[in-house]
Amino acid sequence: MKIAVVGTGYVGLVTGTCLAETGNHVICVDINVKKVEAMRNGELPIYEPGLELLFNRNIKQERLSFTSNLAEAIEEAKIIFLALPTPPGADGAADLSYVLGAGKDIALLLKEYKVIVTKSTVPVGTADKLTAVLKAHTDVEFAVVSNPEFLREGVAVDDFMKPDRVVVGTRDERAQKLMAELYGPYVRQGNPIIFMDERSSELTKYAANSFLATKISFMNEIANLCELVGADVDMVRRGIGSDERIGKRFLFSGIGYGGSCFPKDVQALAKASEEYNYDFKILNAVMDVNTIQKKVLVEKVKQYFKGDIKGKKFALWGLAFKPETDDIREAPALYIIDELLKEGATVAAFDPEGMNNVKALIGDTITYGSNQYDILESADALLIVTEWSVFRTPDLDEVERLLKNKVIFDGRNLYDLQKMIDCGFYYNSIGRKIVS
Ligand SMILES: NC(=O)c1ccc[n+]([C@@H]2O[C@H](COP(=O)([O-])OP(=O)(O)OC[C@H]3O[C@@H](n4cnc5c(N)ncnc54)[C@H](O)[C@@H]3O)[C@@H](O)[C@H]2O)c1
Ligand SMILES: O=c1ccn([C@@H]2O[C@H](COP(=O)(O)OP(=O)(O)O[C@H]3O[C@H](CO)[C@@H](O)[C@H](O)[C@H]3O)[C@@H](O)[C@H]2O)c(=O)[nH]1
Repeated sequence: MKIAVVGTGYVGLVTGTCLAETGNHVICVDINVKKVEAMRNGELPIYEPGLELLFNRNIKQERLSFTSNLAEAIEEAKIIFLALPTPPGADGAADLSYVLGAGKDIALLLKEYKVIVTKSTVPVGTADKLTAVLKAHTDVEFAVVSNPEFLREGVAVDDFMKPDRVVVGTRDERAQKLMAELYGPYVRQGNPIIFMDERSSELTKYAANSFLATKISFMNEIANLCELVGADVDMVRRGIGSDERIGKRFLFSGIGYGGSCFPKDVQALAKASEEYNYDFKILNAVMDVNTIQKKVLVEKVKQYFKGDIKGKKFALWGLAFKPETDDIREAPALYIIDELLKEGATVAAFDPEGMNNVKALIGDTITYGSNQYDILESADALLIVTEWSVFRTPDLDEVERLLKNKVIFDGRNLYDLQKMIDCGFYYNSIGRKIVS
């Protein structure tokens, strides 16, 4: 099938590449001309495990191409995916200007029936708004479909190729048939396409992200309580996670959720609820807990150094908001760096993929290592911020040799407490007892 994908961020690139992989012909369009030029030369603009191979293979086999010309991209496409940003506006509600603006541009170019699909995360009622914008600018028939994307960065290819489910919101029968044909190769028994109306589909996406964020904030509160009552959050997690009704996943306490989705989507759902005069109390608590949790590690540091960290040097392992990505959007590391610098401390950081993005954002306000060890030299403490696998099994003798003090603050609970006792480190993690 011929497909157009509008927007080549994470979602557009994964969608376009994975749809090409099953034999579709995909043209991706982006307004960023430089990015289009680079992609035409085989440069993948994001770090995502497994994507580069598929990206290059499909370009080579002429199933995947790039343009900055919308007319060229959609001319022969039966389905047009919108994978455009929906950032928070000044009031926290999702900014729909990219999606609705593209709707108008597409309407002006329509010559025959096409299916226009929102892959972007958009609030309830957006399909209706998009339909109205299109109708105002064309008499040609079309269908607007809501098809939220549930991929996680770092495992995005697997999530797209083998989804838990595909949600398709449309009451247009022609569009339902086309979407069923398109997603046929990706869905399996037990992992179905779930057809529903547009509004339910739009809400499903926000409900999924908000529920997961709620699980995380809940576990972060349990962790804080563990510290007060002398319990171990890892034990509690294992104890409750074995109950199938609760499930083992997304119960890891840490330094708050980040990334390009949870913070913005939880806020947008709370805001959208307000517009319907509904006070979504749980979501407000989830956000409050997350704001506090992002500061937990720095609070622990300040407490250890008796409130005075001016002139101290801190080494950070991890900058990306999670492992296996170079994405630093709403990364807890940025909040931690900001707090440490504000207190007059200096920061040296290492991240396997995220350093260039941080450099572009905050430049040389911190220093960057060429490996995880060189930043430890004469640092007053090590802070573990992102759980990259290279940080899981460090050479502790080397850590001890380089650090000024044998002090580790771990925001991701990577190490066994007994091991840290045996090695003689002061080790302060989340929701567990402090060892020294
Ligand atoms: N990043 C994720 O993991 C993820 C997962 C699921 C859903 N989502 C949702 O998908 C949407 C896109 O997210 P993203 O992270 O891929 O965005 P992004 O910001 O990384 O990329 C958006 C791209 O769209 C391009 N663009 C902007 N206006 C354009 C226009 N008029 N025409 C063509 N291209 C245009 C930009 O140049 C950019 O390349 C958001 O609504 C997001 O909430 C994101
Ligand atoms: O037990 C956990 C799991 C995650 N996190 C944090 O939660 C954030 C988000 O993690 P994750 O969900 O793995 O990353 P994303 O790539 O942002 O994916 C989420 O956001 C996407 C965009 O909407 C959705 O498509 C995905 O389904 C949804 O998982 C990160 O800061 C993680 O560190 C925790 O603190 N504890």
